[in-house]
Amino acid sequence: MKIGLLQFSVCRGELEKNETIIDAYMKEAGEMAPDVIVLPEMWTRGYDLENLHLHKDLEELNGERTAQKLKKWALETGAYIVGGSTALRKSNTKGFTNTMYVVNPQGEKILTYDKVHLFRLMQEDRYMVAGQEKGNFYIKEWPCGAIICYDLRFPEWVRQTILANQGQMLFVVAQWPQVRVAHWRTLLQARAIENQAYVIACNRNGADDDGTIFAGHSMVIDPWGEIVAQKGEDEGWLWVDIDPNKAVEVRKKIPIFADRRVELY
Ligand SMILES: O=C(O)CCC(=O)C(=O)O
Repeated sequence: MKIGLLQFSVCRGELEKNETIIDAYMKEAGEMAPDVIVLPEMWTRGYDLENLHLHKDLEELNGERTAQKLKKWALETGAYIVGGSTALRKSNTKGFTNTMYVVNPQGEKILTYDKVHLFRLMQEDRYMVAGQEKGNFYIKEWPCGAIICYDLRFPEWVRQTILANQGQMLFVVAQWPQVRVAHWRTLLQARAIENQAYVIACNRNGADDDGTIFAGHSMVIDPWGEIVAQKGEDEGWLWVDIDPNKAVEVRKKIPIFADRRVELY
């Protein structure tokens, strides 16, 4: 399975500029015949949270514009798109959610996942409401899970996500800062080892208007915990070819799911 992770410097508040950047990268991606493409967290307007309420464009607010863009990119590339995330307001929620859509190669939405753990350090809890549901879906016949950035620090949540469909791939989309890049790498490897799943993690790079530098270092880790591909701090694609069945092999070798003592915890 060929996977492309797009690492780029999201421009705060500049939806059209971010869409144009991705449009250009998608043209390159089409030539790679990808199976899956992954975008970073909040790629639409970055962490422009204090201005969310100013946007009057209903299409954008209810996520329709993002869904249409993802559909266009899916049709152009023939790939599943794990669509990073965007801030949106659904008619049945009180405030904005940090929401990931996954679309299939036909551009149909196969997952809507709202970030469950809001990151206080960036005041997400002040501007957004938290999700309640796990992020499970399938890519072809392979079971997958998805989480967003800070969710990575909650192993209980990731375990529940993996248990829900015996997920063999966990997608993580993020805006993870450079100052905690060691946590990023360590937590990603830990989640891969303890869940015996591929971890496919796409982070943004570059600096935000408030001076925060983001880590980049998008990476793919196999179910044994080995980093099989890793980007540095530069912008662009990270391409990797994986066999999701490796998760099944590792689970046979050390059967942690069969050996869990659920009666004790
Ligand atoms: O947990 C962290 O260190 C970073 C989390 C974060 O930046 C986020 O959830 O947006």
